[in-house]
Amino acid sequence: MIEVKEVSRRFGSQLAVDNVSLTIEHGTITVLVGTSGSGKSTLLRIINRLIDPTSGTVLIDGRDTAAISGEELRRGIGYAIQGHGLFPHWTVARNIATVPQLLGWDQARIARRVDELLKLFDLDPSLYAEKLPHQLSGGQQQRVGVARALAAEPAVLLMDEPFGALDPIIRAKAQEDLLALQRRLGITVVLVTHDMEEALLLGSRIAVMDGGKLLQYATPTEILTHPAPGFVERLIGGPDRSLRLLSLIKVAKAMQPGEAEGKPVAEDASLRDALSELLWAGRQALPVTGADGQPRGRITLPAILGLAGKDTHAEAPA
Ligand SMILES: Nc1ncnc2c1ncn2[C@@H]1O[C@H](COP(=O)(O)OP(=O)(O)OP(=O)(O)O)[C@@H](O)[C@H]1O
Repeated sequence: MIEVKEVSRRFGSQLAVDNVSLTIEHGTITVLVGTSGSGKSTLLRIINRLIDPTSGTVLIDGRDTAAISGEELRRGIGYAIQGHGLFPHWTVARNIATVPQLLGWDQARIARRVDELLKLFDLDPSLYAEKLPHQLSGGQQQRVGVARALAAEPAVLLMDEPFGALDPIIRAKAQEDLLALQRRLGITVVLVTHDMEEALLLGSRIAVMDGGKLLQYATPTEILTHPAPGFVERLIGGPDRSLRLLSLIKVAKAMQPGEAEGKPVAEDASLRDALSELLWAGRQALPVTGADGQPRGRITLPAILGLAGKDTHAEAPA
């Protein structure tokens, strides 16, 4: 658990982070979102003490980070940044091995870990381990950046606009991969983005910042259905609000017993995707199948519409 308590950071006369308190539960993805200059990156860097707070404290699993040397702290916390930050003249393998080398792991253990991470990120070690970063695509470099951040098996991974430099298709894949990776490893992720869509997709909880202040800290559903008045309301108040809400809810939640004609939708697809399929097919209902491809029930337009409004949605979606 990470506890940020009344943290402020001043740069000259400017208050970049203004009395922020929030608690980040273990094994969740917390997204810090806000416009440029809102203090997200500063707050993120205060967690691994790349920046010291002017006042306030950060506790990680009950330990005050001020009592730990910055270097020791950063060896235990993964950090991935936009544009990956790889060393250009080091091979992929050496880049990934950076922190384990610093920690003095023996060479055989490092080699095993590099191999394991390359495979985890879908990069065949025999093809990629000895390549230089510029010989990889942007998406591959980004994956190596995250692999490097995870090399020493940190319990916490900080990510600053990690997908900012990727084109939309690769970006969507990288976001999916992060969700799968986080579930698989059970790590705590804190991610900075200026993209509310990304925050809604990835966040277990979202911290909305503006002018250094934390305006709202809540689940994606709460942010969409009960935004804090003012900035947050304006940020998510576009015409696609109901579609964003539907994208957070799985088909399984609105499924009904029974059959329907047409191309099936998966029960773990979002209601937004199901709505799109229904509109495209010009139908009132479509069949739903499980991960095993077997029929589970059906999804209907009225059932989806019943969950698309702010007042029809009292509890957090599955
Ligand atoms: N080292 C520094 N020296 C002086 N001012 C700084 C420094 N770092 C950040 N700031 C200022 O603090 C404010 C918050 O910056 P920060 O980088 O945390 O914002 P951000 O929300 O991450 O923005 P962006 O999305 O543009 O990176 C900005 O106004 C910035 O100019």
